[in-house]
Amino acid sequence: MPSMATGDGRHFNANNNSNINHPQLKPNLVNDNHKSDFFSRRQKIEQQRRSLPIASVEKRLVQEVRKNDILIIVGETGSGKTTQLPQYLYNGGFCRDGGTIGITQPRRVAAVTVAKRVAEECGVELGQKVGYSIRFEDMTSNSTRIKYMTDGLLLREALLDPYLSRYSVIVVDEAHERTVQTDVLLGLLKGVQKKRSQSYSESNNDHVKANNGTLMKVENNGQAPHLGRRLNPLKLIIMSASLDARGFSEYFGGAKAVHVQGRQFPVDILYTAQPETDCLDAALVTIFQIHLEEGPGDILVFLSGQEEIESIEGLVRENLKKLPEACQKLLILPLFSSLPSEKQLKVFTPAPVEFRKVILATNIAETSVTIPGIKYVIDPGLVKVRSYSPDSGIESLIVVKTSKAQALQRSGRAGREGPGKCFRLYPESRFEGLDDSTVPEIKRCNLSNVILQLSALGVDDIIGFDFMEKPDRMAVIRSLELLYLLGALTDEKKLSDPIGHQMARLPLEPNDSKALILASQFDCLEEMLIVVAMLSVESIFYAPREKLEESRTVIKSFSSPEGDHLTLLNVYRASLEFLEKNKTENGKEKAEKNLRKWCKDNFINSRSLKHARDIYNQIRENVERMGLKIASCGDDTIQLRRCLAASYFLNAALKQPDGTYRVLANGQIAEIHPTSVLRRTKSECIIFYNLVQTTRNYVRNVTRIDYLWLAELAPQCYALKE
Ligand SMILES: Nc1ncnc2c1ncn2[C@@H]1O[C@H](COP(=O)(O)OP(=O)(O)OP(=O)(O)O)[C@@H](O)[C@H]1O
Repeated sequence: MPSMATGDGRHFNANNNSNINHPQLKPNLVNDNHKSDFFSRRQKIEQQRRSLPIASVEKRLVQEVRKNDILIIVGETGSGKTTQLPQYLYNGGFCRDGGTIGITQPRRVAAVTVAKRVAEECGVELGQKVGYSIRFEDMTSNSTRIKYMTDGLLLREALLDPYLSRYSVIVVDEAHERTVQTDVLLGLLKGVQKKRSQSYSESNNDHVKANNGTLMKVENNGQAPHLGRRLNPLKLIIMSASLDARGFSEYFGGAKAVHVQGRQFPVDILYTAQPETDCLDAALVTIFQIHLEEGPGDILVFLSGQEEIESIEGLVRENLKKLPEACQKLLILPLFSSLPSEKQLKVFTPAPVEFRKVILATNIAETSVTIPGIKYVIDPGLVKVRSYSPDSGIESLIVVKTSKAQALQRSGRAGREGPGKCFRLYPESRFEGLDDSTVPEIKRCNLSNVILQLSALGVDDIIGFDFMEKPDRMAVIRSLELLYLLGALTDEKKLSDPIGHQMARLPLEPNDSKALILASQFDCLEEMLIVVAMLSVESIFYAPREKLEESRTVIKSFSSPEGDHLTLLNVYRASLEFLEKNKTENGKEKAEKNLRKWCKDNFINSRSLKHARDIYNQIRENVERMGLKIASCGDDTIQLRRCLAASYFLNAALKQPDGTYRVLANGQIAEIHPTSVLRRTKSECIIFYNLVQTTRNYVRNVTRIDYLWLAELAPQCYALKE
């Protein structure tokens, strides 16, 4: 077996397909001249489409969809499922009666980029025949017939149109990911399909009667009320490269599964000879190893979160400076979910001539996406996932090993435009021991949001809902309890009016939704919108290792003695003040640029801050539409802290004699996270936003409260002892 030595002696062993001959890829040098050469680009795209493995089975796939109401399609990564199948179905007449083909994706970035690609392949403007719809962004029109969207968005559509009458076909793509949204969607679609088939056969009967001369039916049996046309049965397609086809087939009553054979380009898989103790360091070394020793082609590195990405970004930059100038042409681009969309999309544009792109991504780049230019994938084999303990009622983020399915998806991001290489930063023996597929999210998360959504869809019996895999009973009970305590559910487990309905309308976690609703009563909604927006993004502050002391002093200038929520509010307000003042003096564009500099000087992550501003605007629109009163409490911080206590009361903790905190709701012991402004002040009673488990339990985003408020504001949960 060939092995490849790195500068520091690291060895990668290639697996069996290592003897494939790799033609060297030219760097991706698409420049504006090429772009403007419309015809040659179209020709190239046509040629690419024809050479995809799925192209040879187009007719068969269309026939299978015609014959089967539910079809499971499994095909290698890059074989053309996501981009081609919807086009085949469109050409096969599945939109002829005005219906739309809807394709769901677990992630926003995939929905957007795939829709762009398919619009280009079809030679149409995005938003016309081909479009996408994601939370807060709708790029569709009445003429859209191929619509990419997130699974969460389709769930929200089902709230308004329980028949999903606009769709003739729904494709659930990347079903192997088994996100909570996908699992809820699968159960829901099963029901929708049944309702549509029933209503179709009833309306057929009515038509027969009418043809026989009996009375014509005038009710809208089988018709979409708003479309005024008869609904055909819904076609459902479940798709992935790494799917447990048997499990899905059983769930759908023995649905047919078809396998699309073949992949477009080979991907060479390389493993390390020994386990790595420091994954970040191993990734760093591998980036430079590829950059210095391998041929042209961009690099995609999978990391577990924003913090890891930012820390490795700094290290790459530092090390790059030590190289001869000719070797410094490396363009480093981060990609994570809380990055603003335009920044995310930057990774999809080609690097400047002679540069090599290094994309540092979380698992949002793991499925569906094609990032042009990627030839090398570095996979440390780790992923950050949600984990929920029904006993303690605490949800945390933990880093775990990926499954085989995820490793396969990651390597599949290379080999899409030419042969590729995937460097797995662990030995082959570890790969063999990985789980085949990821534990479905529904088995390991807090279910209160799912329950809220299902209740809004009229499903009150969550345990009885037709899930592919039932969630843990205890987790359901805990989540029901939480919703009940938040006042979202009635004693009969129905959505309460108005709180429950209002909470279901907000695209946020139940605690955050409740905080906004209560804030309108506490006359501090203006502030709470900012706080919720700031809490929705990762790491507002960043403290580079070499400037730790300086950054601490600067960050202190924003800190509030009351805690982190108010500190975040101070940062947001200070940045707005700076921006507004600058706008009047310098104009909008310059002001934004100056703000970035201001952020840098103040050790604030400008990306996160910008994202928080976007979220603020989006949720503000939501609460305005709901008619909530938006008032400001000004500097009356007590009002805001009382409102926080009234909303996050289950996250209240009391100081212990040893300086740790005991979470009142479950007795869990935790420490205040070192990044908190309350780390040293040690208040008697606090509320926190989240609890993270590393080597210890840490509470993050903490605010000081008066414990007497708990009994006053959350009497459903707390009472004062005599
Ligand atoms: N934005 C793009 N730019 C360039 N080529 C693209 C783009 N999107 C898709 N392609 C080409 O089309 C091929 C098929 O992509 P598609 O997403 O349809 O595959 P898939 O079978 O759905 O893969 P996966 O299971 O990984 O999602 C890619 O391998 C690539 O060659």
